[in-house]
Amino acid sequence: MTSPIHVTSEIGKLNVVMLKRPGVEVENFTPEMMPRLLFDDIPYLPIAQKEHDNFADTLRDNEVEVLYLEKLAAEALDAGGPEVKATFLNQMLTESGYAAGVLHGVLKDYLSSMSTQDMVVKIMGGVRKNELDFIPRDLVSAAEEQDYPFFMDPMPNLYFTRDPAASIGDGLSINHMTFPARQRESLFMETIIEHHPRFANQGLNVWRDRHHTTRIEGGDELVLSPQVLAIGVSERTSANAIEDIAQNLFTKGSTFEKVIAIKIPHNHAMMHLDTVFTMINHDQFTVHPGILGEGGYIDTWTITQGNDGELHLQHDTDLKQVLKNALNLDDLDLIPTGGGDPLIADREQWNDGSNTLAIAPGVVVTYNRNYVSNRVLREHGLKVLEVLSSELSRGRGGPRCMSMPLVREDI
Ligand SMILES: NC(=O)NCCC[C@H](N)C(=O)O
Repeated sequence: MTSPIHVTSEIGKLNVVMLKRPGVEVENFTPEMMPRLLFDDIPYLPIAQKEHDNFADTLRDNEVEVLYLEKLAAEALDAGGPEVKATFLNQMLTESGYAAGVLHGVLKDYLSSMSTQDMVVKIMGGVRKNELDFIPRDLVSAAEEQDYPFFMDPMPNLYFTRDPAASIGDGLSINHMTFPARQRESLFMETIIEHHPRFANQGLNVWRDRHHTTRIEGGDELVLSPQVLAIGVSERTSANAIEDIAQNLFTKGSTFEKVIAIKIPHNHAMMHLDTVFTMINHDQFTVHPGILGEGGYIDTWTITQGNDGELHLQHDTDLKQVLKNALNLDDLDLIPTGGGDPLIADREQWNDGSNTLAIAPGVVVTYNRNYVSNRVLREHGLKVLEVLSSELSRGRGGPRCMSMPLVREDI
């Protein structure tokens, strides 16, 4: 039987993927909360859902099995039984700021009274104060949070299933994410891996779990080949987390021998490596020109296992050469977002013009709004499947961000 997670490249034919259909969480907040929740606007939910269904249909039309996070999470909790559900709820409440106390009990009673699926959807969507017939009398609630509408914040970024966990070989990393707005998300993935019948007890390797203080997110983790990973040193992924996962991959029986750490600007528009760089064919990549300095300069460190058990680092500044060496290629095609025009590149990168999802070598799913980048991809011989993007793009992520590949064919 094939492993329920098997990803040895960014481009092998995609067989199984996990998505999250946007739900009430993407509109259940105020403009004031947007920066903290990592959104630039509030999507119009019915259209966002239509667009997401269009994305899922495009994948299904190309023989991809689509699984949904919200469904897997509920199935995992039901399969685990009442104790697992209670432990999950305690952990979720603890991570939402209610480790103990009256509100812990009130919220636990409220959420436990629902069916498992409704409970999962409610936790994802957020719990507003006016839903409960309860007025907290503690000082924090009275003096500091009186006007705040939520007991539990919504998790609007869940439709970016790429980030809380990342499939790597026959295993995954379950990530400790950078900002509080996203940190609870990976608890769903941990629960699925531990208790869902499709994933539990299948010998999956958790190369790095979520119980860390150093930060890593799936948008920075790219599987270039069965031996080579690229990981962004970014706003969201720290160098020490990269060293940690590299050490685990090298010593715990993975096929990976090289991790290329690529340093990208630390800002909101380019929060992950996959917002500026993706692999789309054996020898083709998208790259946002904004990450390259004069003469194409960019800092990379190729990490390997040294003889002394320490990690060995090779510093370079020529991305093309580094990739050619690591992937044993004579040449490769770095395709600039927006065709390289600085204004168009910045505009289309902002709406995830570099964030392509390869579903087979040379076949990519992209947002339709990035029409210049899409035309350039076609000019370079790619097959481009465009999906609707007006509302989904308001969350600052594209097709790669919105998908967690679980199984790809080897290439
Ligand atoms: N892999 C990705 O680049 N994901 C996009 C995440 C966007 C989300 N609003 C965030 O800031 O985390």
